[in-house]
Parts: sequence; structure tokens; C-alpha cells
Amino acid sequence: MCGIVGIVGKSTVNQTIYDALTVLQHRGQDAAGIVTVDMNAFRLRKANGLVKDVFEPKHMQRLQGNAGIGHVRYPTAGSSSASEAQPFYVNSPFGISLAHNGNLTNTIELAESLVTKRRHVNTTSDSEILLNLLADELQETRSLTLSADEVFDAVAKVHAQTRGAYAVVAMIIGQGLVAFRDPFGIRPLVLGKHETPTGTEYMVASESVALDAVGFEVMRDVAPGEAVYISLDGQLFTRQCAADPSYAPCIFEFVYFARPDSSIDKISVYASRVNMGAKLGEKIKKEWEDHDIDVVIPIPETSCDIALEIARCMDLPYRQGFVKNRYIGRTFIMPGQLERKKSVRRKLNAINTEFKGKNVLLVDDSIVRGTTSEQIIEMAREAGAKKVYFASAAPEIRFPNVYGIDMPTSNELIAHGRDADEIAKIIGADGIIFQDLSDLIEAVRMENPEIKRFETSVFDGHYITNDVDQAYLDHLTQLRNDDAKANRSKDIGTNLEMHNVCHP
Ligand SMILES: O=P(O)(O)OC[C@H]1O[C@H](OP(=O)(O)OP(=O)(O)O)[C@H](O)[C@@H]1O
Ligand SMILES: NC(=O)CC[C@H](N)C(=O)O
Ligand SMILES: [Mg+2]
Repeated sequence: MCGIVGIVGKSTVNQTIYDALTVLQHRGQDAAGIVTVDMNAFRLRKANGLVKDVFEPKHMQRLQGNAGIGHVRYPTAGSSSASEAQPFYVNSPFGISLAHNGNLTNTIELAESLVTKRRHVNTTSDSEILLNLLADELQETRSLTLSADEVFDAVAKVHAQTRGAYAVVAMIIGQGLVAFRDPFGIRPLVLGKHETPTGTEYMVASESVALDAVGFEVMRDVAPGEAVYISLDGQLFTRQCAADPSYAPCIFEFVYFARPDSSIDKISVYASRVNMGAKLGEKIKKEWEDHDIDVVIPIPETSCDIALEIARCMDLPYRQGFVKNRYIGRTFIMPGQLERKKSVRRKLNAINTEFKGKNVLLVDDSIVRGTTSEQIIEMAREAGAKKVYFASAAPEIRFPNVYGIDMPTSNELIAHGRDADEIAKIIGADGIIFQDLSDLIEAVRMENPEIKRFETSVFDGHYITNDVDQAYLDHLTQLRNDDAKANRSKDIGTNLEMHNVCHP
């Protein structure tokens, strides 16, 4: 789940984009990049690492200009090579730079079509394919100055060819910034503005929290299939570019990915998590009528708001039994299982007095590979817990994700082909309870009933784009299981390193 940002401003935007990226860091910890437009040239810095490590003062000085885009990466396609960090660049037409959150499902077909169009894609990234598709459609216009409608027509043609999930921001040299969202709105995208004495500045970002942090006012979410074009002189244009758009935002944004202080598609992420806690609390009370739980303990950080509501609902004490090392990032979005496994104990430590002699209910937002739950239950027992129960605010995750969450292989999912008792046994819990999918959907939907459906494939195996079959999932397994990724990372550095020319 990457984070994207784009700004057309009235003064230098490098620091604002940097600040916005730090606020979106929870969406991608592997790589970061910024491109700005300075006089008619792109200035680029991208590399593997966290935002604070990628951009040194010398890079920031280079990133001059009043417009730019930025990206934080969590790879879901290609490799984790620095050359696949984003934004990507292509020099024709005009010079275009693009950043993408999501994952395409017809990359093979698209890559083949690009060959027939004599376009070269140098990496294994789906985002570079998307950039070339957009470039090819813009090339068709033959105009030296693009009108908003020409840009929108190009986006419409990209929609017509592309399958999967994509929230995109692209900068076109000498023209403007275009941002668009896939026809189902699977990945989020929000538009905002900032009034200055010299005119209005516009910004797009993955989450509203990025706008809040840099003093922009949220205008609205970009609709599914819609495109936003901001010319470099600061005019805003919008148009629906998809033939048949309909809302189906990814429900996992609300469960785990997004920050609680963000609002996506008019749904407060925080409120939806509190609702998840209320629904799950009711279910526990109903199904475990004679429970012997003494205390509810969250597994920091995402589940804290959920656990607090479960405790309130069950009339039980809520205790912060685990302390989180604030210098360690999110474990689930780390690239390899070994690293993820090692990180749990480095990240979380138990406060023994909260566990000693007690029956505890540990709460997490979700159980994916079981990396966290297995180790955390062990830690609770080591800290002296008598019984350890486990509650998950999301249902069992049984199916791979193909839309920008790196869960490509069903075999790596602990709930795949297993029932609750078997899962409890593996993670060592005395009892386990999962949220029902209908309750999860209701918990999110009640904040905006206008949204009739969500993208829920990881729970029910129904892929909203209708193009995902078993053959595709098998192909994905081959490509992106943990071993395949580890092997591919040995290739790092073999791509063209034309992305970081360093001016002394
Ligand atoms: O079953 P698993 O494969 O372990 O994945 C699920 C866990 O990973 C996430 O936490 P993470 O540490 O990434 O982030 P957080 O601090 O935001 O909770 C999520 O909140 C669960 O705790
Ligand atoms: N998580 C994402 O949004 C990933 C974007 C893109 N598919 C990449 O791997 O770089
Ligand atoms: Mg967690």
C-alpha cells in the first residue's frame, strides 16, 4: 500500500511534499521519492529507505520548483530494487513523471501491448507500465499545449485498457499535474487546496491526514474513475473518465492500512474502527456468554481503538499490556518473513504485571500470516498470563490480495484452509474469535451508507475487477512468494541507474 502526493503550488513545494510523505510513511516503508519541476526540468531524488533517510539537505536543495509529486513504496509488483522506487520518468511526450498506489492485474497483456507500440519498459514494475500507457495516450494528441480535455481523454483510454487498482499522480512538464483513481475507487485519493495571497494551491494525496499536516483544506475525495487536472498556472479541472464507475473501496484500508485520523470516502477511519470494536464486543458477549476474561489488551498499534471499544462494550478493564518501540515501523509491510518475525519481539514488549495470573483477551485488527499473534501469545504466557484468548476485528483472511497489498500467496495466510480451532491451535490461543464479514462491512458502511459495497476479496475471494482466476493467482504465487522475492532481491542493482544523477 503505497502513499502518493502531488502539489501545484505558488512557492517551493519540496518541504511540503517531504512533510506529507512523512505523514504517509505508514503506507510504505521500503522506498521514497520526490520529483519537482524546476524551470522546464524534472528534479528527482528516490532511493530505498524511510523518508527521513532518503532525503538529505543536498537532495532537498536540488528539489526546486513550485510543483511536484512524491511517493512512499511498499512493493507489490516487480522487485524492491531502488530503480523501482517511484516516481518513474519517461521523456516523451513532454517529459512525464508518475507515482502509483495499487496494483494492476493485467500487466502481462499491457506489457505486450506496449511492445507493439514501440515503448520500452526497463523494470518489472507495474507502475512503469502505467506510466508508459499514459504517455502513449498523451502522445496521440500531437498538441504542444495540452487542454484539460486532452488529458482527460488520455486518462479515459488508460482506464479502458487497465485492470486492477490504481490511484495515480503524474506531472507533465510544461503542462500540469494529473491525478486519477481506478473505476472502482479501490485505492484512496483526496483533493485539497490552500489559499495564498498569490492564488490557490492544490494538492492530492492518498489520505486526508497528509493534507491536514501541511495546512491544506480537504475539498473532497476524488471519485472512482474521476481525473483531476491542475495546470501549472494553477487552474483546476475535473472530469469523470471511466465508462462505468462504481464505488468499491478496499475495506482493508479501514481495518489496517490507513491512519485513524484520516477520512476516506467520507468515512472516518477512527470511527469505523470503534464500530468494529463495538460489533466484535457484542459478538464475544453473545458467543462466550460465560467467559472468564479479566482484562482486554490491545496489540499496538492499529488495534488500540478497537480494543478500547471491546472493553467498554464488555464492561472489562482495558490495559496497555504491551509497550511499542516507537523506532520500529510496521511489521506486516516489511518485505520478508524473517525480518517480520524478528521485528515482533523488537517492537513489542510485555508489562508483566498486566498479565500475571490473569485471563487476558488480546485484540488485533487482523491476523494475516499469524506472525504477530503467535509470538505475542507466547510473550503473554511468558509474562504470566493464565489463559490467553484472541480476538480479530477482521474476519479470517483466506484469499490473496491482488490490488496493492502484498498477500500474494494463499499458502502464506494462516487462515487459508483452516477453521478457527485450527488457527487457535497454531498460534497457541485458548480461544479465538473473528469478526463476521457482514459486521465488518456494516461497521465501515454505517459511516457513509452511500457506499453500497467494498472490495473484500481477501475475506471472500470475490475479486471486484472480475478478471482474477485461479491461473492468475497461481502465476502470482510463483512470482511473489517469499522465496521468489528473496531470490529476486539478489538482482538489485542490475537495472539502469539513471534515476539519481547527483549534482555536486
Ligand atoms: O498476522 P500478521 O502477518 O502478523 O499480520 C497482522 C499484524 O500486522 C499488523 O501490525 P503492524 O506491526 O504491521 O502495524 P501496527 O503497529 O500498525 O499494528 C496488524 O496490525 C497485525 O498486528
Ligand atoms: N503498494 C503499492 O501501492 C505498490 C505500487 C506498485 N505496484 C509497486 O509495487 O511499486
Ligand atoms: Mg498490528
